[in-house]
Amino acid sequence: EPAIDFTQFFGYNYGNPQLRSSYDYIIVGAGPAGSVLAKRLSEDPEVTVLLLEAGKSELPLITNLPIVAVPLQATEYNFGYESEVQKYGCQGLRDRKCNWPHGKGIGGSTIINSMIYTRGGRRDYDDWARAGNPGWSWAEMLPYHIKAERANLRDFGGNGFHGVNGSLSVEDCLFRSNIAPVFVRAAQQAGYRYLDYNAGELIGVSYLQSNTDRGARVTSGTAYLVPVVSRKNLHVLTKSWVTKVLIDHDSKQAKGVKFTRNRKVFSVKANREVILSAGAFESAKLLMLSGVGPANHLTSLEIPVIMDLPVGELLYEHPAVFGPVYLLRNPIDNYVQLDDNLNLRNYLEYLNGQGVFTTNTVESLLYVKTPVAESSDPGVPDIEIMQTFTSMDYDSSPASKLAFRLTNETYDGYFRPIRNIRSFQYVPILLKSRTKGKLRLKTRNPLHHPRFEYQYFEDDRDLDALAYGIEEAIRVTSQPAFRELGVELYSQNVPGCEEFEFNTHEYWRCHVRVLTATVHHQVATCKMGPPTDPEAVVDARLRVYGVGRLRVVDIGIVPEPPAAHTAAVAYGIGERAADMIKEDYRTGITGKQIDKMV
Ligand SMILES: Cc1cc2nc3c(=O)[nH]c(=O)nc-3n(C[C@H](O)[C@H](O)[C@H](O)COP(=O)(O)OP(=O)(O)OC[C@H]3O[C@@H](n4cnc5c(N)ncnc54)[C@H](O)[C@@H]3O)c2cc1C
Repeated sequence: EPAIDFTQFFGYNYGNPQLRSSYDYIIVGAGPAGSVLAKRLSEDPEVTVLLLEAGKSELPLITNLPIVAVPLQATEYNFGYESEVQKYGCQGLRDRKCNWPHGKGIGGSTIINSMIYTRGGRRDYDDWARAGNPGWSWAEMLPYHIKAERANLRDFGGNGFHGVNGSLSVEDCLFRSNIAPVFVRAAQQAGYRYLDYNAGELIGVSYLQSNTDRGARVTSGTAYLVPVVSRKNLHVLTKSWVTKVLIDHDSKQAKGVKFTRNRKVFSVKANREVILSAGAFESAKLLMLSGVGPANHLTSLEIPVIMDLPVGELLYEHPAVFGPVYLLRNPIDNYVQLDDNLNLRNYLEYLNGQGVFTTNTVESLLYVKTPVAESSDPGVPDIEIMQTFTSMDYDSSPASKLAFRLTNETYDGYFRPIRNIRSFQYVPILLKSRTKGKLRLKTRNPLHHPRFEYQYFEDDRDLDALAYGIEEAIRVTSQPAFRELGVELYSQNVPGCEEFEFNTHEYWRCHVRVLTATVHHQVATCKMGPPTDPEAVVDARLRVYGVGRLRVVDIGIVPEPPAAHTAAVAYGIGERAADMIKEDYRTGITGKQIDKMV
């Protein structure tokens, strides 16, 4: 803990309420899903809501600046998780591990994320519904995405798929280098449609839609909580770490939670429900610490079992790769070195909602389908190619190196030689990873990190898919549009892949293993599914099976990897769940226990 808490002076003020002994709803975690719930459930002034958040509030002077997204990972706004030692991926990274950052503070991961706004395709949601989760189809979820949104989009704002009255600002990223329009044109020359990837169909290309407001980062706190802090029936408590859900052993009903704040322990009762919105890792961890999880695992840690459920038995991630990298020998702008761009002029531009400080470096997205895609549906992409306006050599400070765990050997051998050359890179992301992992408790101490049993590329087809993604990025960049700009594929072998001939499929497979990137979209640790699904932890109304008055409402309920960056999905889940929770109370089924049939 730093000696001075700057958020006391410069942070958003969410109030300092006097804790009551009970509230109607207790929500754990102020990420996107939890923030939406807090706002929606407290709309009725008769209903009392407590939102408990382990981290601090945002520091707008810093956290609002999109360009510092990566350095923010080095702050206490990040839980700082890391993967286990990897056998197949992350080979050019420190200790052969990938970092798994996760936001801690009001806003959850939206304090430190890249602000990319993608909802996923219609088929993602239709698959959830088809798997036995009524209420989650695209047609049923679209109104909630629209409800959440306050969009300001030049080309797509009026297409019927965007909202203008919601809390969450969505806008065209205000910064575009000269590379972005060329990439979008080249992708069209390569056969892709220019489309709105937030309108159901994905295969195609488009510019970045981002959760910024006139160029400043929007967190779930600034979007959803700041406007309602004066509500008397909503108490928001920061620096409050929930250590256990209190569940009555006999009735199997959640009664409240225990949490620590300023080194004191508190218990607070929930009159109606406890809702876990602590994210894909921490909700699963809290359930297990409270006796809800795989019986043999809990027993091995001497945690009394209240309900045997497959919590943490499933964990998906979206693996990615840094590269290919392109060089621009002719000057097109002055974005060669970040150091040269850190100046007052750019800051003043940012205050005006313009310029390089308003970007997280991603400019456009292309959704493609590779030959190894699992789905036979031509509308389901398995790769998203992010086009960024720089490559990793842009930032010569330690920030990017640390955030991505690049070893000196990797950085010096691959990125350092092009430090003074204008370059840009692609980051292909595998959307439909076949590799599955697990999340376990390391110990019974609630403050300890969980253990991740996840090996990138355990399923070899995941490597192939990313190599195809790279090859598709190269095909797009060889189109006439790029020729006008004069770009050149950076043809240095990454250290560790010297034995392969550059630009062959085998070389790119090796490149993926060495320069593995990861985009922090972990899902399915508290999988949603019907009572007959052996992997399900919550039902389609997000009630924890076998335990009354307890729900999980966050990204961890998503049953399979979505074709989306996951923040928009989490906001949508929050909006959908808020209506379900209100409905269940109206119809008198709150607290009803749902049993599994397997
Ligand atoms: C570095 C990074 C970049 C990303 N980039 C993007 C992007 O560009 N676009 C995108 O769509 N998605 C992105 N994501 C993913 C996206 O931000 C998350 O999927 C999303 O925030 C998940 O929302 P959530 O509601 O599940 O909860 P989270 O955002 O995980 O928030 C959970 C909250 O609960 C709190 N909490 C946890 N445990 C406890 C406890 N025991 N007691 C009290 N509070 C607790 C945490 O402090 C946190 O504030 C990124 C994520 C990261 C980490």
